[in-house]
Amino acid sequence: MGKSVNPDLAKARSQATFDPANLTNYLYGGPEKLRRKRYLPAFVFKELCTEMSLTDLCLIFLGLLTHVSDYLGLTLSIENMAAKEYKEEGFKSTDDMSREEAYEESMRRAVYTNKRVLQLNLQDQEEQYYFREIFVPGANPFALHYVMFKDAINTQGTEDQIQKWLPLAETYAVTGTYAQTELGHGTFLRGLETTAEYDVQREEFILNTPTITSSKFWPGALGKTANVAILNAKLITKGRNCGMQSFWVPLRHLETHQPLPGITVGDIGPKFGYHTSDNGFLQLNRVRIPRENMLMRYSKVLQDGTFVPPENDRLVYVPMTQFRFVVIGRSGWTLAKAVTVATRYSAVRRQSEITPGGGEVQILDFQTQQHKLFTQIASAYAMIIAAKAAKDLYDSAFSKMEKGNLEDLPMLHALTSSMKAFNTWEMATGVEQCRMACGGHGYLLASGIPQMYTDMVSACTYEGENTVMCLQAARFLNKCQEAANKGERLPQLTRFLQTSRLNISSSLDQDVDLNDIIAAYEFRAATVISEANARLNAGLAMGKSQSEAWNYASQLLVKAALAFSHWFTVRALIENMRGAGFDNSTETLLLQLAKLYALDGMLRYSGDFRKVG
Ligand SMILES: CC/C=C\C/C=C\C/C=C\C/C=C\C/C=C\CCCC(=O)SCCNC(=O)CCNC(=O)[C@H](O)C(C)(C)COP(=O)(O)OP(=O)(O)OC[C@H]1O[C@@H](n2cnc3c(N)ncnc32)[C@H](O)[C@@H]1OP(=O)(O)O
Ligand SMILES: Cc1cc2nc3c(=O)[nH]c(=O)nc-3n(C[C@H](O)[C@H](O)[C@H](O)COP(=O)(O)OP(=O)(O)OC[C@H]3O[C@@H](n4cnc5c(N)ncnc54)[C@H](O)[C@@H]3O)c2cc1C
Repeated sequence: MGKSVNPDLAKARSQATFDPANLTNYLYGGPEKLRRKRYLPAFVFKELCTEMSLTDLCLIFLGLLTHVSDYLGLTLSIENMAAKEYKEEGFKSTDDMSREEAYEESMRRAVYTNKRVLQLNLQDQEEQYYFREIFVPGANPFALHYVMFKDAINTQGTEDQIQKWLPLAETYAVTGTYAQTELGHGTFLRGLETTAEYDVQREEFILNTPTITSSKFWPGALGKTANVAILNAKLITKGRNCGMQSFWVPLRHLETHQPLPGITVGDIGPKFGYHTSDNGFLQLNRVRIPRENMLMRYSKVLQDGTFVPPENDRLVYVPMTQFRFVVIGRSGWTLAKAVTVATRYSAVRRQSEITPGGGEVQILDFQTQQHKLFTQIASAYAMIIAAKAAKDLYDSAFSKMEKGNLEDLPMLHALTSSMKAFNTWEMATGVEQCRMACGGHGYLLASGIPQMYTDMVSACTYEGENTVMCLQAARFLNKCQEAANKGERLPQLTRFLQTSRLNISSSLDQDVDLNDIIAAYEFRAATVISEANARLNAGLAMGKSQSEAWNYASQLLVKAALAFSHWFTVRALIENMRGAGFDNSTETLLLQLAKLYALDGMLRYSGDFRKVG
């Protein structure tokens, strides 16, 4: 292969004041996890690339070991290599394909990786993700199967149901989706119209989409791929509406893949991105399923039709919370990829002169280009590290929930809702900035950045539209503010509402103190949350109802949720960089990156920070 590294790139790398391996190990969870992450693609490409020489493979392996930042670039070149040598018809870029062809190519690759994951017995979720991501870089037709379909079985199913259904999912005996959203409702779940009426004579549920607006609309894999759905519908038993429940609903014949009786399914058509995901529609015309097909971990329907409610009716929402957490983590990595491509490009692209007659410079030498990219490098690190910090809270809340202790559920819902909105909005803005930083070549699909944007920006909408998610978090924050106003004890995560003071010691002519940065973000969040609460109370004082006052204050409530997430991110970044045990040169650099991230945020939200002094 003998791929020589561009001299400008080599020069830029040689100027590093730290050893990238330290960072790479930290980001991927240590040397062993990193080794595994790098080994998997190289292993499979060797297998795929019939004529790739052992030397080529070693170079790939060494290349992967040298620079994680180069990882993506090398991967793309490996994929091209695999494209040439791929055993069957060969990898083809989907950029020039029709939507149908692109779906089929992605499906071919996804089926290949599904088989290999089973044959290699890859149990680790992260390793499975790495493996798939290389071969199906865009939207994977099995995405819902891998994540929400299996998560819903695991979190909403009884032990018996898990024993029965999960092996079918793990071995791809069935291919699933998560069908909740309808043509008429995506956000307002209490407005869902699909019904599941219990027939006590036959101990069956009759599923029905009675109106056009009740048609399930958007679920991934519904268009062609899935033959089973975890479907959310309004349970009606003994004439009573018992709210949204989840059901295992066969959609297509397991042999012929034809829709089953009473089922009408199809693809919803072209989208802004996610072209290789077959988002679809589903209509149910009085389709019968056995009583045992209702996921009954938390709520039940007895044989005589008696509804046994869950201890907490929000538990049915858990699969969404789980996937929001996945989105929080993936947002940082998506931005990391885009800024890796843009930074490497900026090292090799020479354009214009800084000194007249001095010759064209690497565009990375322009201060404006550095500002565009370094702030996004900092943002990617911040989001990845904040997601790691949120995981500790997430894991402890879930382990308590599994023992029946739901006290942390409101905090978890607020954290995952606000961070999902904050991270995906920051990711969307950042990826677009990276694209534009590459000039015309950033607008080429071959750069990889446009698809990252058009695919991933959908994360601002799915799994809870971002504004709605901020308002959900604001419910929790406002309750905490009301408790703080009464001097009551607050959850650990929001105690700063009672303690935050602005006693900044830094002066403008000295290097800013990191503790002051955390204090400034904490005080800004406390101030914005308090202002939102005051606006809500002002609305009530004007005689508005609670819901009207909520709407009246909603713009500030959204800001409160974002300020809270920004504080959580800055605090996590600084505290984890200080405590990660890096050598001095790496820690110095990372703390510089943390300051850049925090100070750039203060400039972008300077109104908030100036207002709080
Ligand atoms: C950047 C890229 C990232 C990721 C992709 C890359 C890699 C991942 C790999 C593969 C996957 C890839 C692709 C998959 C693609 C797409 C999948 C998308 C799937 C979906 O979109 S599924 C459908 C999602 N839909 C929603 O999220 C609906 C949002 N709406 C709601 O949740 C609710 O309607 C509501 C919360 C907005 C309103 O609820 P409500 O009507 O009951 O009313 P209230 O607001 O009064 O709430 C009542 C009460 O309940 C509490 N509550 C609400 N939700 C929860 C929850 N989830 N957990 C806990 N508690 C909850 C709420 O706080 C209220 O309580 P309170 O005490 O009164 O405040
Ligand atoms: C790529 C993609 C994949 C998807 N995959 C799936 C899937 O696999 N399964 C599935 O079930 N669904 C899926 N969805 C659907 C997705 O979950 C919904 O689109 C999402 O929940 C938003 O709901 P909506 O589309 O009805 O938007 P709406 O809620 O109608 O939003 C429209 C506007 O109304 C505003 N709004 C709505 N409610 C409020 C409120 N209470 N307060 C203030 N403003 C409000 C929103 O902020 C937004 O600006 C997918 C969507 C996309 C784009």
